Amino acid sequence: MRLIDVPGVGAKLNERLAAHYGDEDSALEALLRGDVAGLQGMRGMSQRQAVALVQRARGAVYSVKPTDFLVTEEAVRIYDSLMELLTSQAHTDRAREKLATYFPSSSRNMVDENRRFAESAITSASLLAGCDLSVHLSRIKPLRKEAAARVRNRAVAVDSPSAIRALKERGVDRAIDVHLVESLRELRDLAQGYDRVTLLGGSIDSFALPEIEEAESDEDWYLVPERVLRRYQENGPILEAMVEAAEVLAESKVASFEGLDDLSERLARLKVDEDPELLRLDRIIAEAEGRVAEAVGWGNAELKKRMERFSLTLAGDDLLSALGRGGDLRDVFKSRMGETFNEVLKEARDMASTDLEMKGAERASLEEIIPQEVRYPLEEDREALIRFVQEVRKRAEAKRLNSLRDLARELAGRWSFVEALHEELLEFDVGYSLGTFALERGLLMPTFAEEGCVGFIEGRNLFLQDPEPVSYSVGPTGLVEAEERTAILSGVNSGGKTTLLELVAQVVILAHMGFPVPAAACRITIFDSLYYFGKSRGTLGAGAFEATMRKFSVLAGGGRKIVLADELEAITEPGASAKIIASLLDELSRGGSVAIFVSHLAEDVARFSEEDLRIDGIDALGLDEDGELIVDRTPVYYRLAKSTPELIIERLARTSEGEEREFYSRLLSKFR
Ligand SMILES: Nc1ncnc2c1ncn2[C@@H]1O[C@H](COP(=O)(O)OP(=O)(O)OP(=O)(O)O)[C@@H](O)[C@H]1O
Repeated sequence: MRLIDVPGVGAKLNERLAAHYGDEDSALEALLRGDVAGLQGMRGMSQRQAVALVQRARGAVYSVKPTDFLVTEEAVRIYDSLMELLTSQAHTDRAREKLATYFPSSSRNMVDENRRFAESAITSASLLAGCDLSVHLSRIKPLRKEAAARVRNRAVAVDSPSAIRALKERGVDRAIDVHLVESLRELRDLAQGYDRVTLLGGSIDSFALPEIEEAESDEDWYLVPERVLRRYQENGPILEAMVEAAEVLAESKVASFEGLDDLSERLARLKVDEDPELLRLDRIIAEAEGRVAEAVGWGNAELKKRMERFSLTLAGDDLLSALGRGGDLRDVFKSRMGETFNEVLKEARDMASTDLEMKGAERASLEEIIPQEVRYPLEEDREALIRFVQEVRKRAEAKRLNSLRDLARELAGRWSFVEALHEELLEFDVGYSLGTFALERGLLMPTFAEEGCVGFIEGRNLFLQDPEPVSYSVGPTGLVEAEERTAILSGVNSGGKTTLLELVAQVVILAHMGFPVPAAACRITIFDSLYYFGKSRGTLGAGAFEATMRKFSVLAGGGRKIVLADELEAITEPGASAKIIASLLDELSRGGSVAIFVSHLAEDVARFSEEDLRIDGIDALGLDEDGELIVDRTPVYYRLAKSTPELIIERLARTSEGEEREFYSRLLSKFR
């Protein structure tokens, strides 16, 4: 098959698709793989169009059209509602988009292929039952592309135009300033504008410039490690969810991922700010000024306290040397109080350094910041403090850059693994979402029969919250003895006839998609098409009647059909309706199709019918204590069930009083 063979792909779309995917073969492969997300990347391609295109391509492989099987609008409506239900429970956009590309068909091969997918999905989901995989998968969003943020305090200098071109081609200049420098002077000028400049190329000797570092590598992880890491940081929550999901899969032995441990360990290290040494340096930078001021304040208070208790006895010698030429009484005081100052200064420095967890050389710097002088009040040396903080900041930055580079070097080559893992997990969720849906709703794979039939035990209408299970069968399913292929379903009002008919449609549609059905057991034939005719409201005028009859004419064609019709009698007056229904059923029966018609005219229809027609009924068993109908929603075979208006009248009689009650009672006696 070629791309152009996909129905709806004309020369123009063929060309656009080939351009989008590189060539025609890749485009066709993408369609068959169900790449709805990729298709939406094309201008003017909506999700709906993308899904339809994928469906047409898939169908073409099996020579079916996606619109072939569901003939009537109401059949399509039931399919749409089923898909909404299924996709609303998918964990990821990928699963939502891809599940939407499945459609019912009459192709046994297509059904079988889908069944293999669904069966393995259910197996995986049951192996994973009880894990919180769904929570992790729900957090896996599309990976975000590199953000625009750039590094501003560093720059890269290169010594040749060709090197700068190469860096620009790689997009390095989008993440950091890149400059061309041709002399030591230019390099020195450049260094003034940045905290650090990395020099690439060996033609300039930067030895004399401490702010310049010669590049050890020209790769991104070295020049701008932030660029490598940002991808990981930006996608942090997604990557975490991916690792957690992959770990659950690996633990349950559903899948294994080589290199996963490595990735998760490195992702943990992405939080570089949690490096204790860096945290310590950052705290010194942020708090040094305050802590030093506190220590000095404490020192002054302490000195004051001690001085108040201090008394000084001067010896005659001291007095003589103070009063002598060049003598100074302050020196005498200094020497006598030196020890007290020493003690207080030491304690003040210890206080600051302990608070800030300072080490070796940092402690030594405090001697400059809180100088060893006998002077009151004590004062810190502001310049020394600023120098110290700058020096610590430089150290912190160098350390941060080194650890960024270490990590970036390790992660640089891992992005393709991340992308592959992301893709694998999203693809896994397509089946997993289907599998969990099937398990949660107790769905089961139907078995296939050759002769036209559909039947199930304990079927549950998926559109109801808490449905009562219902069993029903038409045709030779082997589930019950009644094997007629056409049946009229009669029964009490609100007995559940429409709900059952809709359930049959759900079973037929899901089975023809190769998906499991809501029943405890199910046997069905592969039909060519499904017709669903909903209940029409009120008697139709001549024009509308004509249009409706035209709709039924589609039933005349060949092929094995399954036809579900709800109270067709409303289309015209009862006598004529019964004749029309009878002949439609006869027509279908002769053509080997299967039909279930809900009707209150069962007796008349049977009278006009020439074929083997069965009448089944949903019976009302009476009224409960609250006057509500008690109904057995599973039809009884070969039973004409009346609509039992007498039960409604009985309820009215029970719930009314006085004259009204007497009126209902008189009416009721006519039925007894
Ligand atoms: N199997 C079921 N489990 C739970 N509720 C059901 C079931 N079948 C029908 N019901 C509920 O009973 C009500 C009547 O159902 P439904 O419309 O299918 O009856 P009906 O026989 O088609 O009625 P009518 O003859 O008036 O058209 C609905 O509210 C429906 O949700």
